[in-house]
Order: sequence, then structure tokens, then C-alpha cells
Amino acid sequence: MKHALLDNQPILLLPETYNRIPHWRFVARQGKVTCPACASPLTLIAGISFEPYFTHRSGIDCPAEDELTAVEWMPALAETAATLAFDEPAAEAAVPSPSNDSSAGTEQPEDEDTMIGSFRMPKKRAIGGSVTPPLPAPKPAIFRKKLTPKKTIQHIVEERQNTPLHPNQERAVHTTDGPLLILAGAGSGKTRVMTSRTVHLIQQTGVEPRQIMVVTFTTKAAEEIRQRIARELPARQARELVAGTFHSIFYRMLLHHQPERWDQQRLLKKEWHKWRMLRESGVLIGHDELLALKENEMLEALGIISRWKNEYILPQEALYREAANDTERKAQQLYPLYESAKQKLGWFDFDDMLIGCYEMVKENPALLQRYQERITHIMIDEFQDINRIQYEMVKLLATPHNNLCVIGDDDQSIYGFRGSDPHYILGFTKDYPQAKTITLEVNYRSHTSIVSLSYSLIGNNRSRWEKECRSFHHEEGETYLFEADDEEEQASRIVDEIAHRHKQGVSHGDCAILFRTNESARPILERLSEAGIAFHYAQEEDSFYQRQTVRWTIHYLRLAINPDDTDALKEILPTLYLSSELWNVVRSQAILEDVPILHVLPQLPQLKPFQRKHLQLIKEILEACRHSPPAQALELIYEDGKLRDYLKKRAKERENGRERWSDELQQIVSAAKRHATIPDFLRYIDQMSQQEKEWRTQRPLPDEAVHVLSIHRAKGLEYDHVFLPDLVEGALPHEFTLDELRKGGHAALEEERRLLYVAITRARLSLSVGIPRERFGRKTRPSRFIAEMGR
Ligand SMILES: Nc1ncnc2c1ncn2[C@@H]1O[C@H](COP(=O)(O)OP(=O)(O)OP(=O)(O)O)[C@@H](O)[C@H]1O
Repeated sequence: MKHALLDNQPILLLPETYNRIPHWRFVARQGKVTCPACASPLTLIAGISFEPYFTHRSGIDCPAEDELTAVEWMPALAETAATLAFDEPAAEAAVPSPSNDSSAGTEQPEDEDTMIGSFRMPKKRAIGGSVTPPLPAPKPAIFRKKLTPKKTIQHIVEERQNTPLHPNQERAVHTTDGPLLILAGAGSGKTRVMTSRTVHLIQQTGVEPRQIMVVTFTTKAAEEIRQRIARELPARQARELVAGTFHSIFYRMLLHHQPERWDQQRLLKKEWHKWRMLRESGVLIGHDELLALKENEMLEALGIISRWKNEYILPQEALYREAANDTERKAQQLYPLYESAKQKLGWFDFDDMLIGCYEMVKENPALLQRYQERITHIMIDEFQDINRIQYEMVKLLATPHNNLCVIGDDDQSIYGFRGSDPHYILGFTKDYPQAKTITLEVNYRSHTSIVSLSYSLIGNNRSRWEKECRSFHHEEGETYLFEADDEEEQASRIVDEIAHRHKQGVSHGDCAILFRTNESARPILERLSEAGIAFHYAQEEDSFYQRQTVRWTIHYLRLAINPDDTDALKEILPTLYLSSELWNVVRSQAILEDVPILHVLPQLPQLKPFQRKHLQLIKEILEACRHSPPAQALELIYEDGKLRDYLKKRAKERENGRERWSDELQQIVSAAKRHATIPDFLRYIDQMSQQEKEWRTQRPLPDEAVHVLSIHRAKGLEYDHVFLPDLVEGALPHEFTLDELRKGGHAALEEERRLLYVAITRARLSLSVGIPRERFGRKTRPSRFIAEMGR
């Protein structure tokens, strides 16, 4: 329904009032928006591809609802228009006049969507405001297609399995002897070819599964291939296949031959593990310049070392390279020390698995020969992302049969920062002059508008292999560009869209939300949790509410509503420049004087006058915050309470210049704005953290769950409906890239473009791209890639 009551005043959903949607969502959550017919509370659903509407919270439609149509509603609205009390003056103008709006309450005419290149910008782009991004001039409108109930996943899988291979795919499957390069566009069936080729090798040419090595780039892709193969081969045969990522296959080999040296317990999994090991090993003693490195500088140097290791540049060789900058120079000094610290303590990192395995077989000819005899056929997916050490190992193993089939798409090379190099794919035929080359240029995955968007975009890259790509499907597909006030509203619209599609028969498991950086995930996970929609979240780092900055902020709020919250005060002591030794003094004084612990702070005897003054101020601020809305309280704590100053100082000492903490503060404010009181907000955080934990740790993963993952992780995967939030400058392309661009480097921007290309080409049927007008409290600019896609 289009109409409702807000505090007993009529409200109506029309394009002119769409800018009220974020506010109406907010009050609807508080139960203030009700059904005019039955007075029960309503929820506002405003997604992307459909007109927004109110619906009964109970999920049961009200029988009387249709009796009062929106058209009848108009006079009532007009009568009360003058007395409507909206928060923002703009809303007054939004009240439509019944005389000149005959479309009130009816479906928006379908021909009013605007086309921008292949993008459809729904007329309701005005939701939450009227600013449109600077995009190319719209083309003539087209009709929006109605969603049709979906077939089951099983049905689709079976249908796809039964479709015949394309002649070029067929040729790739049957070319089993000698080196073979398969150059292919996104969605052109590389994985399908690999699977069919494996099955063909086993069933038609009699190769044993244990003689075939299939390498994928991610564990997820390996799993997908295994599943696809398991559908076509008996389980035992599928199990014997050597399939997995480079790391998993090489690690299994190392564990088999040298189990003690490669015990998992000795793996340096995280960057900070490496840093801690370096400090504790004592190897830095006497190297004052290295000892003086801040955490971020040390991590950057370690990142460079990792890249060198992937390029198989050993410490001595690195030393003779011309350092491009100061960090590289530090990395040169650090590299031999890092290696000797690991050796001394018996640790190893992920890169050592690759080097270790390569050296193990290279230095042991008998062992190498055993592997060469056993593995007669090698297939490598995502070959564009191979690095030198992986390639060297593959070349060794493939000898002498050289039945080496590499498959890749240079446009999907997105791991440059890890030492991957698309030049290996383009130079393969030089290394193997006898190699045959087959190209796959038909995209079987995505509907036409998605394919054409992706090629408009990637065509802007200079260093690439030009492809003639076509879509297999004739259906146009859906491509939406939508704006939202901010990241919160953007998340609400994505989740409403998913919920709406679900009602139409779309499975949650067919929807994926792909993000460039983890910051984009938080509001989305929260909205999914609120909506009760299960999700898979491939966790890349700490949950948002577990991060240090966020935890401090929350503890300030806890202290504001309870000045005797000892845990909260204890947590924030560092932000007040008080040492932990003072904690016992504070606590015993509070007990002795029988006053709330917060009140004791300014009275501590050992304080200097300026400290006393600051702590007195903190006490007053927190008292003033107690009854304020949480977003307002946070501003007071950040500014007057000087939490922002503390975090800035801390960041200068520990982090690089990029202000992640500042974005985190803004994110908390954005989340807080959705709550009227601090206790409400804190309850919400507890609930979200709990729910997120449950869904993150849920095993086995439910099929019926939305996928929330980074674009990097989504490589090789596909979904019917893909949502890409935060297509704004600084997010995609990422701010690091923009820095590099300012210094004149274009390579990083090309990699970002490839990243977006990967994201777009994950979609089968629909793609929705979000542009929040504000992000982390700052105005945004639409990503430069939007205009490129629109061309
Ligand atoms: N000949 C074909 N006929 C119909 N569908 C096909 C055919 N080949 C592949 N497909 C389907 O097209 C989709 C994409 O295939 P696949 O995942 O193998 O592509 P890919 O080249 O590995 O993609 P990407 O590199 O973009 O991850 C899959 O759903 C697959 O089942």
C-alpha cells in the first residue's frame, strides 16, 4: 500500500515524497507508522527495482486495506497538508496536490525508467534526495520487466549441465596432449571446460584421477570444481583428484615429506604475528633504523618482502635491487633478518610454503621425478594471477610430458599486490612455443546488458588483450544504478530489494553483495540481521563492534548511562591518558566514598591541574549525554571530550596516515542516528554482535543465505543477483589508487577497473550498483567508472 498514518497524520508514497523515505523508515521502526484501515503498525519497503510500499509488520495483509484506496486518500491528505509537521522544510513541498497528480497511489508508469548507457536508473532514484550523479545524457526510456517466479537452483544446475559445449569449448576439452593456452573472457565457461576436460581425461582417455592436478586460485573455487566434478564422477574418483589452490596442494606435499618442519602450529598467519616474532626474536637489536619503525611502516616493509618472495627474489638478490622508495630500502635491510628470525624460531609464513615446496623438489631430483611420473596432466585456472614461484614450480612438475593446460583472462588479474603478473599468461606461448591457443569469447553467464556494461568498462584499460566478447543469452537482464542518502540507506535498499525478490520466489542464496573494502559490510550485515535474513560472511577481519576504536566509543556511551560501570571505565582509561596502575586507586576510592566510579576521577590526588580539569569536563559531558540521542552524545564525546584528538595522536604513532579510525567514528554515528536513545542503541549493538557471531560461525552454512563477500573473494563465483554498494571515488577506485594516480601511476587504476569488471561479471540476471551521496559523514563523488560503464 502507498498510504499510511504517521502519528495519525496521513502520509503518501509518491515520487515527490520519496525524499521522506529514510525518515519514514526510522519512525516506522518505532511503530509510529500505522495502517489507516486497521491501525496496526506498518513497515516501509523501499528497494531498487520496484516502487516503495508500506506493508503490515505482521506480514498478514489487512482485509480492510483495499477499502481505502490511495485515490480516496488524496482529499484527506490535502485537508491535512497544511498541518503536517515534517522535520525538514523540503517535505512540505513534497505533499502532492490531488488536482494535478492523477497517478497518486497507482503504479509508476513503467516507461519512466531512465537509461544511462546500459544502466537503468529507476525513476525512484530520487529516494532520499534529488541529486543525480554527473552521468552521460539519458537515452530514451524502456519498459521495466516484471519479475517472474524463479526456477529452483537444482533445475537450473541440471539445465546448465545438459547444455552442449560451444565448439571452442569442445576443442579445449579434447585437446589433451601438450601445452594448451585457453584465453577466455568472463563467464565463458573456463571452469566448465576444466571440469569437462577432467572428466574427459578420466572417462575417455583413461588417465587416473590421481594423475591429474587441477589448480584453482581460491579455496572456494576449488570447492566449486570439486562439487561440479562430483556431479559427474563417482565419489571415490572425485576424491583422488589432486585439486586445490597452489597453497593447499604445495602444503600437502610439504606436510607429507617434512611433517615436523611444516607443523601448522608454526605458521605465521597474520601480519602482526610476523611483527611480534621479529620483536621477540632479538634480530633487530643493533639495527636502530629498523627498531624505530612504526607498526604500519614495519607491516608495509613486510608486505614488500612477501611480494619479493612470490616473485622468488631472495634476500641477497633483493639487496642489489635499486630501491624505489624508503620503504623498499627498509625492506631490503629487514628481509635477511626476518628470514633468520623465522629460521631461528622455527616459524614459517604462507610464502615459505611456495618457496619451500619448490626448493624441496628442485633439490631432490628423485622426489621430483616421482612427482613428474605421477602427475601427467596439469590444469591451472585463473592463470592470469599466477606469480613467479608458482609458475616455476608448475614448469618443473609439468616436465617432461608438458601436458599443461592454463586457462585465464587477463582482464581478471586482480592480485598485482601479491606479485601476480598477467604477463605470464601473455608470454606463455613464448615459454612453450609448441602450445596451442584456444579462445573462448561467448559469455554464458550474464544477460546482455550486464555483458555490455562490463566490456564498456574494461575497454578503458590500456594494457590488455582485446577480446571480441558476446553474450550467449538474448535476455536483456536488469542493471540498476541507485542513489541513497548514505551508506545506511543504501544498505536498507539493498536488503529491501532482496526481501522483495525473495517474496517473488528468488532464493536468498542466489543473491550476493560484493564490496571493495570491509567498511562497506557493516551496515549491510546489520540490515540483514534486522530483517532476519541469514547470510554467509567471509570474515576478513574483526567484526566492526570488536574494533578497538569502536569498543572505546561504546564504553563511553555505557559510562554515560551508568556512571558506575567499572568495566567501561577501565576500558577507556588509556583514552583519558591514565595508566592502568591507577585503576586500583580509582576503584578503591569509589568504594570508600561510596560514589559512582566516574565521580571519583577528577578527585584523584595524584592528578596534575590540567588533568583534573579534563576529567571534570569528561564527567560533566557524560552526565549531559545521559538523556541525549546517541548520535548527539557521540559528537560531544568526540569533540568536547577530545576522544577524536586522542585517536588522532594514537594513529600518528601507530598507523599510516590513512584515517581508518576517523571513518570508524563516523560509521558509529551513522549507526547511532537510527536510534532515539543510548540504551536503545546499546541494546541494538549487543543484539547485532550476538547475531552476527552466530551467523558468522554457523556450520554447516545454510543454502538459503545471502552471500556477503569481498570482490577479491568472489572471483570465479556467480550469482543471479549481484549488488555492488559504494561505487564512489575513494572506495572503488580505492583511495590508495587515487594517491598513486596523483603521482602519475596508472597501473593501480587499471587493476581497480579489473576488480570492478570481476564484480560485474559475477551477475547472471541482475546487477544493482549503489551510490551513497554521503559516506562516513562526508559527501561523495560517484566513481569515475560509472561514467565509463555508461558509454
Ligand atoms: N556451453 C555452455 N552452454 C550453456 N551454459 C554454459 C556453457 N558453458 C558454460 N556455461 C555456464 O556459464 C556460466 C559460467 O561458466 P564458468 O563459471 O565455467 O565460466 P568462467 O569462464 O570460469 O567464468 P569466470 O572466469 O568469469 O569466473 C556457468 O553457469 C556455466 O554453467
